[in-house]
Amino acid sequence: MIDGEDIPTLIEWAGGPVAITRLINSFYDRVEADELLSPFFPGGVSQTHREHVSSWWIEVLGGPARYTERLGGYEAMLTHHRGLGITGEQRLRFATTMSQAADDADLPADPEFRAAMIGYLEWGTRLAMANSQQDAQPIAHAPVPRWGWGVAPPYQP
Ligand code: HEM
Repeated sequence: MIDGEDIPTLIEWAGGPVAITRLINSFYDRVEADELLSPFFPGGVSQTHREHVSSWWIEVLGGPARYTERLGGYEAMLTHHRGLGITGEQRLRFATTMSQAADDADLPADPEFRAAMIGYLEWGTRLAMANSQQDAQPIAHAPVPRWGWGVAPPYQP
């Protein structure tokens, strides 16, 4: 729960870390078969990559800060995106593929949860795209974001 309030965190609502791991695996299974995204991962998406990105998402959605504490935090994530030259078309495919993967992985389909998740996805993919350009001058240091429900937490009469 979020401190002092009767509102679950996004990770609690999603079904915990195991649900996010399922989401990320479903996502990268699709990425491996995608003509716009698979070239980023020659030879397939490794187990290590899947685990690292799962840790990132678990932290962002309100779970343990494993990516910050053990995997290099924001700075490591930034390094991995530098120079990738992500195009607008690839960004959009990444975002829509993640939305499809949320269905594959049976994540909660209520409008509030999906809006919060897609909000983070839209923010994160736009930053990743900007930071991946050759002339990018990204913010060098920042915390791993902690995302919330935004304007529409679950409706609890
Ligand atoms: C919400 C958006 C995104 C998040 C949360 C995210 C997260 C991450 C993280 C945490 C890593 C580092 C993994 C590690 O520590 O080993 C990573 C690497 C990577 N990301 Fe993203 N990413 C996002 C968007 C994108 C997009 C839009 C693309 C391409 C279309 C992309 C392509 C990659 C690639 C190719 C790597 C691996 C680079 C390498 O190993 O050298 N990411 N991502």
